[in-house]
Amino acid sequence: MSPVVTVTDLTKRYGDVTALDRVSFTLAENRIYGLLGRNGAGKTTLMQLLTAQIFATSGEITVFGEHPYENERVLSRISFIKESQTYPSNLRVKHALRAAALVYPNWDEEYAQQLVEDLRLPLQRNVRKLSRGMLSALGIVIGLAARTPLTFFDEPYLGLDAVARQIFYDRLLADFTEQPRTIVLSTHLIDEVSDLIEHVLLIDQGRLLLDSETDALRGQVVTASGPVAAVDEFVRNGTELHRVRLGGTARATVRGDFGAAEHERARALGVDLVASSLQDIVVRLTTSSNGPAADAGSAVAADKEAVR
Ligand SMILES: Nc1ncnc2c1ncn2[C@@H]1O[C@H](COP(=O)(O)OP(=O)(O)OP(=O)(O)O)[C@@H](O)[C@H]1O
Repeated sequence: MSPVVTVTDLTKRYGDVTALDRVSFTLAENRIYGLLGRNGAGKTTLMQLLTAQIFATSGEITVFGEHPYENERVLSRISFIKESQTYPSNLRVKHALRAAALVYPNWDEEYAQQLVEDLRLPLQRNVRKLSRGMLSALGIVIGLAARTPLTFFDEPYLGLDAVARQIFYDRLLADFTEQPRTIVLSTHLIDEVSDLIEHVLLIDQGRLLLDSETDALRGQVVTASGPVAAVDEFVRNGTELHRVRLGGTARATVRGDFGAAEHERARALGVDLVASSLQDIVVRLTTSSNGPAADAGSAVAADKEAVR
């Protein structure tokens, strides 16, 4: 099946800032992607490029097999829900929803009304008078009910309370199961979405550090704890990303291929192994001197290898 998005050697510079640096990847049909990375990593820039809102400095983008720029066929199949969305003044919530219904061919009005109720959005209220969380809720209603084949959510829940965020995750997953499509979710709340995202794209300083199935990634990074000498011996077969020492014991975060044999080796050495959470993996890879963008090419290649 041909990819929904193909990005090849994509670079975006703003003056002397390289926001994206020769990024290449594909997005498959009907999957949920997590676009992760620290502040300023290049996530929003990437989504703006894919939705044809800005121009690339160099590189190629195809979306649904075509260039997205000024291409109505492509753009009508994309929605981009961003944290900084602005609306015209004097627009009420119901008007914003009516406008969305006109723009998106697959708009589901009944579903939108259900979401409005779940998220307690006041239909009559002027959008400018919504609280920060309510504004995010409006974006979420539009992003879900639009049912576009390709949907970008760029940190869609600024100000949303924990209950509303859970409603978003639950509805997203339930709706995705019934009406599969490609969803790209950019977020800093990694632990909250780790069960939702099937594939991780991790960007750091404009470079793609990881392009991996979430499940494959989980087995690749572990925390190894035990006597210092035993941990030293264990980490030889991997790449150490981080270490904490407490007297004679050490706790190391290690990246490698941790199959049954490595677990057996750890047991024999007296080392405890715990799979790292997705959030830990992202934190370690984007702060470690062994997991920086300098090694991005080989990291991505290794991850692709791991999921085959
Ligand atoms: N219009 C612009 N002009 C100049 N620099 C820009 C512009 N837009 C983005 N940048 C820079 O490009 C880099 C990437 O920014 P981007 O907004 O894509 O990051 P991000 O990963 O979305 O960050 P965050 O998680 O904080 O939203 C940053 O260094 C940012 O300052």
